[in-house]
Amino acid sequence: MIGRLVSLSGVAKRYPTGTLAVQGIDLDIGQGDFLALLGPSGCGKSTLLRMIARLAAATEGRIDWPAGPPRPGDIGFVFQEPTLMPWATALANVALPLELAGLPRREAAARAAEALARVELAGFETAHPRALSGGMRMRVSIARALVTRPRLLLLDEPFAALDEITRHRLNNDLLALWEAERFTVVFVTHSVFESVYLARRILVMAPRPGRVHAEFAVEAPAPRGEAFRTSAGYAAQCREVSRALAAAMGEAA
Ligand SMILES: Nc1ncnc2c1ncn2[C@@H]1O[C@H](COP(=O)(O)OP(=O)(O)OP(=O)(O)O)[C@@H](O)[C@H]1O
Repeated sequence: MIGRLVSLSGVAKRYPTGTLAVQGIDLDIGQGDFLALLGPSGCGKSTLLRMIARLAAATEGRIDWPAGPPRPGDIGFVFQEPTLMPWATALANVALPLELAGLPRREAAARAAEALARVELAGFETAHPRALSGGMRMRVSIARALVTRPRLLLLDEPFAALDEITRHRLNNDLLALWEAERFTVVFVTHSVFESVYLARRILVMAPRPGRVHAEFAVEAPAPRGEAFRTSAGYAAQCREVSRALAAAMGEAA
């Protein structure tokens, strides 16, 4: 592995309700890695992501940043809902993290316009969220997460609510961005197909308490595209990961 960006050791999270959401998580996330967290509902994927994002604290264990602690703007987060301000333009939505960080308005606007261009939304700067499709709103949300040039991009089932064609398109665009810029990605999904298509590493999680059940490396030539999605190798890796997921859920494979 290249240098480690984030390192988790013995991480557990128990909520005040008594629920043990995850337990015994040991995980090194390499710089420039693309990691998928795959698992059934309730296995602690979001909890783990929120702890990595420092939005929630672990109740046991440690989460370290061996290459240096995150600075403001070093962690980008994309939620399942785009969570945009409905009254503000696409540009203003994307500029918000920079303005909150104290950047002058004009510079924030210029960098927001550049971020919108990176997600293929040049020309939509003055559009309001209601005038955009679901896929475009998600692109705005990704631009907002990337505008601070984070070292780590965390995505929590970002495309689950989108139709399949839009989802495939956004998968390809995310891969192209990652291949060009090599930030580190942790991507939460329920979809075996999506995890194998996108990730270099897949962690299959099991529930009650949430834990890592199996890990896979996905070997595929870059750049990935439709040829990979329709290849025998892709189908074989999906089958293998599906079996592990079924086992993690306590079902016969
Ligand atoms: N704020 C909270 N307070 C109490 N329990 C919680 C809280 N958030 C999550 N949990 C519980 O912790 C466990 C793990 O939840 P989490 O949302 O991390 O799982 P998940 O794998 O992301 O699920 P999903 O795929 O449905 O989003 C579940 O049993 C859930 O009910």
